[in-house]
Amino acid sequence: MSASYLELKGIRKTFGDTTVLNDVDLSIREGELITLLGPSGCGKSTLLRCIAGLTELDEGRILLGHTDIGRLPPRQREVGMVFQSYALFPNLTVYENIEYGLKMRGEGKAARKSRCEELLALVDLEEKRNSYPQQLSGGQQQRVALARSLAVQPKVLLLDEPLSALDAKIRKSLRTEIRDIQRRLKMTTIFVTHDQEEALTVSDRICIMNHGNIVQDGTPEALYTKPRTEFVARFMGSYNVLSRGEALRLFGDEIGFSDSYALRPESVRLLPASQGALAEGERGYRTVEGKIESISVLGNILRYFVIAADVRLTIDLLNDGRSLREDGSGGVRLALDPSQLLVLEKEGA
Ligand SMILES: Nc1ncnc2c1ncn2[C@@H]1O[C@H](COP(=O)(O)OP(=O)(O)OP(=O)(O)O)[C@@H](O)[C@H]1O
Repeated sequence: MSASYLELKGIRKTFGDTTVLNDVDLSIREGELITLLGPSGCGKSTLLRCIAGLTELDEGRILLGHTDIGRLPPRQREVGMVFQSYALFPNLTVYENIEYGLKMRGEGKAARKSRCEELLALVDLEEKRNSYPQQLSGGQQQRVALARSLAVQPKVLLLDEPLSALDAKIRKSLRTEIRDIQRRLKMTTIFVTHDQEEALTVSDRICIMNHGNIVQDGTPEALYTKPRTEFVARFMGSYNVLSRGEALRLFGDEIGFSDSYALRPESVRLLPASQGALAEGERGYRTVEGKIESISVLGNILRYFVIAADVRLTIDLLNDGRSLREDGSGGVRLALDPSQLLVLEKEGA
């Protein structure tokens, strides 16, 4: 594993009386794509703006390679940024928008041309080179913004909710495209989003932020399977968060001593209410009677909302045509595997 390339140390920022970044530390390896994921107002954009030099730090250091860039003017930081609003120059063509930064830097015409051609090909917009931004779709405009920020060969790319203004279908294809480009260029990248599915799809590593702090970071797999706190479990999607009393009612008294537990929606099995003994290999499971309240079809997933032992649970099953359907009575049995019950720490512990 390579040493960290971009390192944030003790970053603090307050606006008036409000602490927006509270002692943030973060190390990013060269070529890594990390996402900052968190609710609105938790400080994601402010952190990016501090790295780009658009917002001044109160305290802390930002090391890029071995250089502290934390107090340099934005232009000298070698950091590229793409915003949610495409922020293109409306009176310049696609080509001229991409060329802009190179011109500012005083690059010669031939060098500008070859770099622009390379980038137009990279974002697949060669045929739109002479169009103006208002003649492009949102997705195309964001690809121009990406090419423009890459033109000057930044060492770090910062993407601030780059897909938020786009509709769902374009979002999905463009996030894959951005990830492919980032991998191809081995570009160290920080991607801000409040969409957990987006974060799970594009990241090498996800940092969950809350109230100006990174509360947990890890690979998408690790964060999804091992949320440390209730906040992270809730943020990672449809996790069931159980109080101690609820966990006791479902799993019995061998659950340890935490106040809070989590159960993944896909870790519960549903059986017909009439089914008697569990099959071989299912020993160790506990069964509890429940009632289906409703079912949502999420494409290849069936999401059941079930009440069992006075606990409301979300349960996901693969929609493979063999899943349990409602028989009219709503009665069902839940097979619960105690090894799937996760212990959560107290917030801030
Ligand atoms: N220039 C500013 N002056 C005063 N307060 C600000 C300024 N910029 C941000 N804030 C405040 O700092 C907090 C964090 O804002 P920030 O934009 O970093 O959050 P965010 O996590 O990116 O949220 P969102 O997902 O809504 O963009 C908010 O409470 C915001 O109102």
